[in-house]
Amino acid sequence: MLLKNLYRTSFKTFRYYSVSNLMKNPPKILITGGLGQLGVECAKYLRYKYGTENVILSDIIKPSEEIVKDGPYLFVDILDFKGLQKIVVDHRVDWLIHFSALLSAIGEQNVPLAVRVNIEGMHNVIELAKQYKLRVFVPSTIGAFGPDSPRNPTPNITVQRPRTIYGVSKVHAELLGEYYHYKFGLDFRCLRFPGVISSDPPGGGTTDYAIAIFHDILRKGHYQCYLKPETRLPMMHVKDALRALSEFLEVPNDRLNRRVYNVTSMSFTPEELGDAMAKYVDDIRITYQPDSRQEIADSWPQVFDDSEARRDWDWQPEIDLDNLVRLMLKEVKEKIVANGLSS
Ligand SMILES: NC(=O)c1ccc[n+]([C@@H]2O[C@H](COP(=O)([O-])OP(=O)(O)OC[C@H]3O[C@@H](n4cnc5c(N)ncnc54)[C@H](O)[C@@H]3O)[C@@H](O)[C@H]2O)c1
Ligand SMILES: C[C@@H](O)[C@H](N)C(=O)O
Repeated sequence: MLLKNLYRTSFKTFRYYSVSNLMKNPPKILITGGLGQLGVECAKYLRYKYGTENVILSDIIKPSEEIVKDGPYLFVDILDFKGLQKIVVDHRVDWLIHFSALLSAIGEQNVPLAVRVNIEGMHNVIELAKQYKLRVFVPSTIGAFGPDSPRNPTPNITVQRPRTIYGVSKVHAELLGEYYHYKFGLDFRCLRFPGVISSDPPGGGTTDYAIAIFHDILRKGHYQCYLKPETRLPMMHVKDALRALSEFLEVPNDRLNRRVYNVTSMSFTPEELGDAMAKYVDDIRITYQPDSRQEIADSWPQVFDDSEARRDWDWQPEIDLDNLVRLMLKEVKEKIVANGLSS
C-alpha cells in the first residue's frame, strides 16, 4: 500500500515536471482531418494548453470564417506525401495528430475511398513521422473489434477480426504503429475510443445516434433510431476523450507498457439514453427502425475494459451518463438558439 502511494506520488511529480517543461517549450502540433467532429474541439483544447499558434488544423474542406479566425488552418490532403512533408518542414512540426478517416457507416458506402484515406493515408503518416521523428497520435476505435472478440467486457488484448473496412483499417494502423515503434523507435501512441459524443455533427459512424437524438428531440420532440432499443455500446463525452488524448500524449515513454490502449467512460443503450434524457425533457418520443448499422453495432464491444490505461497512466473518466445528458442538452440548445431550428 505504502509502495503504491509512493509510486503514485513520484509519477505525479515526474508528470508535473515534464508537463511544465512542455508549457515552457510547447510542441508544434499538426492535426490532420481537423475539421471533423473531433478535430475542431481538439484544436481548441490544445491551443488553450500550448498556445494558438502552436496548433495547426488541416483538412481538405474549405474552412468557415470562425475556423480561420480561431488559429492556423492549412489545406492538406492526407494522400499527398510531399504536401505533408512541406508543412512539417515549413512549420517545424513536432507532434502529429492524425484524424483523417472515413468512419464505420460511411466507409461501407465507399470501400475504395476508405481504403485510400484510411490505409494509404496511414502509410503516409507513419513514414512522415519516422522521417521527421514526430510523436504521432492515431485514434483507433471499438470498431477495431468484431464478432469473434469478447464483447462484455472487451480487454485491451484479445481477438480482433472486424467486419467493416473501417475496423480493418484501424487494426492495420494499430499494428503498423506498433511495428514502427519496435523496429525504428517511433513514438507512436494510439487510443481506442468508444463512440464520442459532442454537439458538433458526427462524421457518419455507427454511434452517431447518441448525438442525433439530442438534436432531433430538442427540435421536434421525436427521434427515429436506426439501432434497436437494447443495443449496448461504449461511449464517452468529447471532453473526456480530449483529456484522455492530451494526458496520454504527455505521459513519459517509460511509463507506457503498450502503444495502444482502450479508453472509455460508460456504456448504454438507446433506451437507457432516452430514459436519462426524459429526466430533463418532457414528452420524449423515440421510435426504432434498425438499418444496416445494426449489424455493425452487434459485432462491436458492449462494455470496454480500460483497466490498462487506468493502471499505466492514471486514466480516469469524469463524465457519467447523467452529466453527459445535462452537458449535451445545454450545448445543443445553445446551437439551436445560435443557428435556428432547421440547422
Ligand atoms: N467520433 C468518434 O466517435 C470516434 C470514435 C473513435 C475513433 N474516432 C477516430 O477519430 C478520428 C476523427 O474522427 P471524427 O469523428 O472527427 O471524424 P470525421 O469524419 O468527423 O472527420 C474526419 C475528417 O477527415 C477529413 N478527410 C477525409 N478525407 C481526407 C483526406 N483525403 N485528407 C485529409 N483529410 C481528409 C474529413 O474532411 C473530415 O473532416 C478518426 O480517425 C476516427 O476514426 C472517432
Ligand atoms: C465508434 C467510432 O469509431 C465512430 N463513432 C463510428 O461509429 O464509426
